[in-house]
Amino acid sequence: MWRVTDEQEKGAAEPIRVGVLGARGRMGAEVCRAVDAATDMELAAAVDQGDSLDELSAAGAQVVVDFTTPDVVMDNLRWCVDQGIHVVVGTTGFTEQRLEQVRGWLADRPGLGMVIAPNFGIGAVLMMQFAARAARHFESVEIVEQHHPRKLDAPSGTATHTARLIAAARAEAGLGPAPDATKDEVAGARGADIDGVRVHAVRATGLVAHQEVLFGTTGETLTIRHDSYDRVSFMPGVLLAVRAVGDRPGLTVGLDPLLD
Ligand SMILES: NC(=O)C1=CN([C@@H]2O[C@H](COP(=O)(O)OP(=O)(O)OC[C@H]3O[C@@H](n4cnc5c(N)ncnc54)[C@H](O)[C@@H]3O)[C@@H](O)[C@H]2O)C=CC1
Ligand SMILES: O=C(O)C1=N[C@H](C(=O)O)C[C@H](O)C1
Repeated sequence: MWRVTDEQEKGAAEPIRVGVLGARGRMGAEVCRAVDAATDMELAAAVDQGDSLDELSAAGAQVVVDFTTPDVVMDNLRWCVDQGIHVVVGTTGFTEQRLEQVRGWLADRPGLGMVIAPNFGIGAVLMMQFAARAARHFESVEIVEQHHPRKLDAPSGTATHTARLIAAARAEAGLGPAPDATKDEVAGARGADIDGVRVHAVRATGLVAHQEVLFGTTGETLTIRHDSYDRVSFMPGVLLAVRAVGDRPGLTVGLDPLLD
C-alpha cells in the first residue's frame, strides 16, 4: 500500500499523484490549482461529469479528491475503493448510514484510507470544536449558516455536523431541550431541527460560506462565528488530508485528528 514518505513531503521524492473529481466545479477547480502549486503533488487527472472514472486509474492516481454532489459521491467512492485508491472527500450529504456503508467497504480493503470532512477550513474546524466545548454551558443554542445561492444542499454539511456535535455534548451534560414556547405560524420559521438543535440556512449572492453558532443563557449570549471569504481557505486542509490519507487506513471523519 502506498504511503506518503518524508521525502515526498519535502518535495525530494516522487510527487503524490492526485486525481480530482468534480474538477470543473467551484471547489474542484480550486483544488486543481492548489495541487498544481504544491511541490510534493502532481495533478494526475482532472475529471468531471461526462468524463470516465477510468481516467483516474489510467493516470495512476494515488489519491482522489472528490468535490462533486451528494447524489453521485457514493458511486465515486465505491469505484475508488474498488480500485484501491485513497480518497479525500469534501462533498456533503454524509448521513451516519452513508458513513457506515463506507466503513464497510473499507473493512474489505486493509490499508486503504478515506478522509471525509464537512469543512476543510481550519477556522471552521476550530469553530466546531469551540461550539462543542461551549455547548454544555448554555441553555439555548441555534445555528445560522449562510452560503452562496448556487449551493445545492441545505442545511450545510458543516451546520449538520456542528448540530450533531452540540447535541452530543448537551446529552452528555444531561441538558434537556432548549426552552422554546414559540408556535411555528409558518412552516420552517424556526428552521430545521437536527438532533434538537435549530438550524437556519441563508442563501445570498456575495456570500461564500459562513456560520454563526449562537448560545444563550441567563443574562448572556455567546456567538461563535466563522467566515470563508474565498475558497482558497479550504485548500490547506485539503492538501493536509491528501498528504495524510495514505497513513490513515479506514475512515477518518473530520479534519480534527489531522490537526492534533
Ligand atoms: N468540505 C468542504 O470544505 C467543502 C465542501 N463543499 C462541498 O463540495 C461539493 C461541491 O461544491 P462546489 O464545488 O461548490 O459545487 P459545484 O457545483 O461548483 O461543483 C460540483 C462539480 O461536480 C461535477 N460533477 C457532478 N457529477 C459528477 C460526476 N458523476 N463525476 C464527476 N464530476 C461530477 C459537476 O459537473 C461540477 O463541476 C458540495 O457538496 C459542497 O457542499 C464545498 C466547499 C467546501
Ligand atoms: O457548498 C459550499 O460552498 C460549502 N459546503 C460545505 C458545507 O455544506 O458545509 C462547506 C462550506 O460550508 C462550503
